[in-house]
Amino acid sequence: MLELKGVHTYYGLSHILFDVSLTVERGEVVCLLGRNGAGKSTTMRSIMGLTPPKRGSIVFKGQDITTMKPHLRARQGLGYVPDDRRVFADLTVGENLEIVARPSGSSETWDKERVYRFFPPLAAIDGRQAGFLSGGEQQMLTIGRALMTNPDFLLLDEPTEGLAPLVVKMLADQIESLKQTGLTVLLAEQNQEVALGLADRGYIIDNGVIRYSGTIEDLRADEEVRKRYLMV
Ligand SMILES: Nc1ncnc2c1ncn2[C@@H]1O[C@H](COP(=O)(O)OP(=O)(O)OP(=O)(O)O)[C@@H](O)[C@H]1O
Repeated sequence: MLELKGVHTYYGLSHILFDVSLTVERGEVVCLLGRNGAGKSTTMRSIMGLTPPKRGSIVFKGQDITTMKPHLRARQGLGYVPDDRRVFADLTVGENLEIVARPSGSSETWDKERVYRFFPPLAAIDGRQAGFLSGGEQQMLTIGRALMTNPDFLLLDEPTEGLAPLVVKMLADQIESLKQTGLTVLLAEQNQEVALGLADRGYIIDNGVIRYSGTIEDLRADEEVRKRYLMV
């Protein structure tokens, strides 16, 4: 469903991603693991077109999207949850969701009510200004907002970072149930437990280079690799 081939990405003159290649099949949850600053967010931004690659190609559902504008990628079905959890602080929770709503006739589509059924804590704070939410509430809201665009592929950038263990568990359960609905997910994580618990396959990125690719079982068994690239 998604294929990156030989992607090189820069911030100005800084060369950040080196020859990154990865694939995600339809229906899979694939995790991208790596330490702080390894290049996870830059990979996500490259896929979404916010920091497009200088070299290499990105193909999504058979279409070359390497140079496509971000909003057009969203229209193709790519949903993006950035790691900064930026919500519209002056708008209410409900308004944050409504502002991205796209009309659609199907009962399968995400609307505000479905997001509230999916994340019940949000329903209780529909009228609250989003600038006053806890970290966990903000994360639910940013995921809910991405779902409102009815993606078939979700880029999730470190959704559990800095959240309390109970909230992390709840989010992991909800990501698992998104997988059950058939959504394909690329999950960037530093939290190995969460990523290994959810994903079918994984990649490890280090200093902008993909160092490892394999099944979750292989990754769990390979303590040497995890020590070398993931432990701080
Ligand atoms: N806007 C920017 N301009 C210049 N360099 C940047 C910029 N954003 C990130 N970098 C650098 O790019 C490298 C990769 O950062 P990136 O955010 O992709 O890592 P990450 O794996 O997502 O880590 P984190 O968990 O910290 O988000 C780092 O060395 C970082 O300092």
